[in-house]
Amino acid sequence: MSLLKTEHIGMTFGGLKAVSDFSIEIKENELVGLIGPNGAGKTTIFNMLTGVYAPTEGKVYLGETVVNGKKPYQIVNLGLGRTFQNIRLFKELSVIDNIKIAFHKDMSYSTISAVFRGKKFWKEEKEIDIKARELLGLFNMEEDASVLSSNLPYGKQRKLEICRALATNPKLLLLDEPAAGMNPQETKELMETIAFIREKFKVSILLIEHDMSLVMGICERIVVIDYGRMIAAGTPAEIKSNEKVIGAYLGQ
Ligand SMILES: Nc1ncnc2c1ncn2[C@@H]1O[C@H](COP(=O)(O)OP(=O)(O)OP(=O)(O)O)[C@@H](O)[C@H]1O
Repeated sequence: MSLLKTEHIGMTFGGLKAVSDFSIEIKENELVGLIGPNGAGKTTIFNMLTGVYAPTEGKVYLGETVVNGKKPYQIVNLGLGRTFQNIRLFKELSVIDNIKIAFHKDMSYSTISAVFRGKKFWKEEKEIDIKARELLGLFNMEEDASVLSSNLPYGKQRKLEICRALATNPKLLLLDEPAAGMNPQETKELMETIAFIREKFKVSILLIEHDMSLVMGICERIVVIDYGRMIAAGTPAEIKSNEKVIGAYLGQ
């Protein structure tokens, strides 16, 4: 069964058709790239999958559930995690608190227990702290736990964002331009991190990326869009030699 399926989804903003007739299926533990020139509609697709926009056409399924019209937090609870093109950490919070916030969706203590700091509150808070530190440890960031997230170097901020998305326990992770602004060394480390995440957490990953060395290097399947429409899908080797793709990137 597929984790994610879209059937002919489309998005119109006023008179502008940003995405048309987009259908894709992602299965368990797949790593898929979504590429296309600037303004092709990639982020709009992510926004439709994650509930930021309700598609104006078509259906989005997570497993067997149609998620059109659901709110982003409901979609997170159904197993879809996401990072953003421009980093969206809680900059005024420490690294560990950024992760703990994501774990809080699974908390069962009541508001009363939180206000009066009851036993259940402390027990669950302690458990979250342990889980958050374990997660940071997997990414070799345990020593950064108390650092203010805005003081982290850029590559680590991106890593922390991925870490926070993983804390929501996703089955499918959407990464929007994870290598944006990274130097070649950071990009290389990111590729290793993505491969590690897939192996360790058994998640599927759909990523938008302009860095072709990353996309071609780690994705097993690539989907290409141009002017809001899918123009090609296939393996990296097929995509590299596809004339429509070459034309779209060279503006022909
Ligand atoms: N909220 C919005 N209102 C109006 N138009 C929008 C909105 N969001 C996106 N668009 C338009 O939809 C089109 C697709 O934009 P989108 O951001 O999805 O492209 P993209 O492929 O992610 O681009 P990039 O690679 O530059 O990030 C563009 O023409 C953009 O201007």
